[in-house]
Amino acid sequence: MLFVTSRYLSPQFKKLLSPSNPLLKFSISTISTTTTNHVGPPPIRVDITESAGRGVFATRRIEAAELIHTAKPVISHPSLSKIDCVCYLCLKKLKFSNDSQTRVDRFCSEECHQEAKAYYELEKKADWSDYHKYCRNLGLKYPLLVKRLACMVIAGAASADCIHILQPAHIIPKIEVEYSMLRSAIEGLNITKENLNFLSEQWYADVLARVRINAFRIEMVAGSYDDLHALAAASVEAEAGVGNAVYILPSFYNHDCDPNVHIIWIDSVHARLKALRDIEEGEELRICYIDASLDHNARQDILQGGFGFKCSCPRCLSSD
Ligand SMILES: C[S@@+](CC[C@H](N)C(=O)[O-])C[C@H]1O[C@@H](n2cnc3c(N)ncnc32)[C@H](O)[C@@H]1O
Repeated sequence: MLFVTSRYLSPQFKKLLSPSNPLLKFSISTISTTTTNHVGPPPIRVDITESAGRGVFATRRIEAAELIHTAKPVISHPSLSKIDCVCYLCLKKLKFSNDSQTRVDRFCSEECHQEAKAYYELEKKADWSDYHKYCRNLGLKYPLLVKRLACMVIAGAASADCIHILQPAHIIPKIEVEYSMLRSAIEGLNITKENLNFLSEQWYADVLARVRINAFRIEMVAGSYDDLHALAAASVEAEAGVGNAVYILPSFYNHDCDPNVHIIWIDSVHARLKALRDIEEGEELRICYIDASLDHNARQDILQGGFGFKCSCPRCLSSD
């Protein structure tokens, strides 16, 4: 397993993405990479683009179907409808059998259990019924990720500012009601005042603003997909979303309606970023945030309404 280090980044990002940067203390260690037929660091750097803020660029030629890197999320949470059937941490489908060796409570494995134990125990003790009901009634998924991060911070498993490096949404909806529900659920746990200092309404708004722009809806595909045809078929057959997750490095990929990179989840929340075609050294790597089969106006509406930007990719500029 290899790690992204400041060696592969442009000077302005060396400091920002340095492992010594407290913002990345938790998350940088969760970014790993493995490549097919290539040994070495991930062939990418984060740099400034001409019109879309930061972006990810190829540091060498990348071949079609190459696994560029993998990534572990900073935060993950199952959909409320899947909460009892997928792993609390990695969102893998739980096997309901008598085999207690592989399923520890709401985990798929002892490994996931150990990794999330501290904040799982804390989250389990609180009464989330009002908060979940509120999210369910309004169809909200992002507050669940904020709730999970709050529990991680209290349990010492993440720093309160661990996703502050990500771009925030400009507009966020009213949060007073959900914030006060979260606070009262957590206050029922008898946490010391000192440990709750971070949990202000401003913190809630700041985290939610980043989650809104950067969370991925996790759709699993089963099996192993090594070629492009199988990959495309896998995407079409993907099960409905099992949850949502926030990553650091994948969040620096900009959108393109004709992308050169694809993000997939085979059987867990661990993401794989694969090249959809040959990519030249220096070329920007882009993924598609939406359904690329929509027409020009529908794509623009969704990107403007959901992500707050007017897409400037070559396909949109040619009005396709
Ligand atoms: C997930 S972030 C991608 C990384 C971001 N550029 C940054 O600096 O952190 C999504 C944001 O990037 C910008 N962006 C992504 N794709 C774009 C595109 N095709 N055209 C214009 N802006 C884009 C928008 O501001 C969007 O809200």
